[in-house]
Amino acid sequence: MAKNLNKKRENYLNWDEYFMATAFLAAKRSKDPCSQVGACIVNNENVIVGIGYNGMPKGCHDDDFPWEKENENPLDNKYYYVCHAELNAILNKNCADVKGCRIYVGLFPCNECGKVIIQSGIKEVIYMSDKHSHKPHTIASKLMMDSAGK
Ligand SMILES: O=c1ccn([C@H]2C[C@H](O)[C@@H](COP(=O)(O)O)O2)c(=O)[nH]1
Ligand SMILES: [Zn+2]
Repeated sequence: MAKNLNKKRENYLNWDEYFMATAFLAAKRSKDPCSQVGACIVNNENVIVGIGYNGMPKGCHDDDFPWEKENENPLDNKYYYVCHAELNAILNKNCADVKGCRIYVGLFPCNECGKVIIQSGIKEVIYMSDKHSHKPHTIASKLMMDSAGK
C-alpha cells in the first residue's frame, strides 16, 4: 500500500508513553530476579534529566550481594543493600537539581523513595503499577506525598 509522505505520522508515542517506556527500558538493566523497577525524571521542557533502576550500590558487585528475599538471616536478603530505581534516577541527574521535574516509575514509590522524591523537589509522580497499594510502605508514601502536594 502506498504511503502519503507529505503527512506526519499519527501513531507516534505521546510524551507520557515515551517517558514511561524509557523507565521500563531502564528496568531491563536490573539484576533483581523478582522485581525490575525503572525510573525516568523529566524537566518541564520534556527533557530527560535522570534515569535509574534498582540495583546494588557502586562497588558492591551484583554477584557478591544476595538477591534473595526470604532468607531467615536479613543480611542474606537484598533489602538492606539494593538501591531503589527512584533514588538512582535522582542521584544520576545530569543537572543541578530536579526541582519542578516529573518522575515516571513502573511501580508506585515506597516510603523511602517517597521521602527522597519530596526532598528533591520533584513535583509529580507518574506510575504504572500500584500492586503494593495495600502495604504499609505504600500507604505511608501516599500519606507523605498527599501532605507534600505531589
Ligand atoms: O519504590 C521502590 C520499591 C522497590 N524497588 C525495588 C527494590 C527491590 O529490588 C524490588 C522489590 O523487591 P520485591 O522482591 O518485589 O520485594 O524493587 C524500587 O526500585 N523502588
Ligand atoms: Zn523505594
